[in-house]
Amino acid sequence: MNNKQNIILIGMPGCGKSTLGKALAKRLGRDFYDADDVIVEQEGKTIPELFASSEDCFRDAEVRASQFLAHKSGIVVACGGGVVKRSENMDIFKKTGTVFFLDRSPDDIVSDVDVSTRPLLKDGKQKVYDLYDERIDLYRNAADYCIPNNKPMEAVLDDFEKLIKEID
Ligand SMILES: Nc1ncnc2c1ncn2[C@@H]1O[C@H](COP(=O)(O)OP(=O)(O)O)[C@@H](O)[C@H]1O
Ligand SMILES: O=C(O)C1=C[C@@H](OP(=O)(O)O)[C@@H](O)[C@H](O)C1
Ligand SMILES: [Mg+2]
Repeated sequence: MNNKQNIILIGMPGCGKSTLGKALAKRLGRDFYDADDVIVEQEGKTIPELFASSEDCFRDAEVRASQFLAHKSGIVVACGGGVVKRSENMDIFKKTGTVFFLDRSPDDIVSDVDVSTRPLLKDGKQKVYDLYDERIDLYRNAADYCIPNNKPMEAVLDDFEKLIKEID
């Protein structure tokens, strides 16, 4: 894969985008950005504060962060889980990046994610299953490639790195 092309990770909250994205960037010697951190920095507000205004307010900020990130080159980006809810985000990222769907089962997600600290999951574990059903088609349709996250992280990173090296 062209090393200027950005690597964009999408998937459910708790699927491992931030953790695996950071580790992948390290392996590839690329810069890593967590889109949620960029939003907090650009807006000067926390994610719960933005959601407290409205989800739309957070989603507007997410579009601004997507635009900022897509102007960079050769980076790895962990998106927020809901980035696919606005199709313009995917159009923005695809101009300079390849989109990878990190597919982790809702059962694995609920087994180790602290739902109380994530605004959208604050109502409990059932929300993970509801979101998965709501979004699975959006993730599959937005993705250029799917990476199953169903084994130890180092093994998933090996698969990811191999795929990156294989594709043009
Ligand atoms: N393959 C895996 N094996 C074990 N734990 C994992 C795996 N993938 C993700 N996790 C864990 O799941 C949690 C959520 O990951 P995180 O990177 O915060 O997800 P996201 O950014 O997609 O919301 C973290 O504690 C992470 O270590
Ligand atoms: O799924 C979502 O709509 C969201 C996921 C979060 O990111 P993670 O996927 O990193 O948890 C964060 O962007 C925000 O709370 C909204
Ligand atoms: Mg994250």
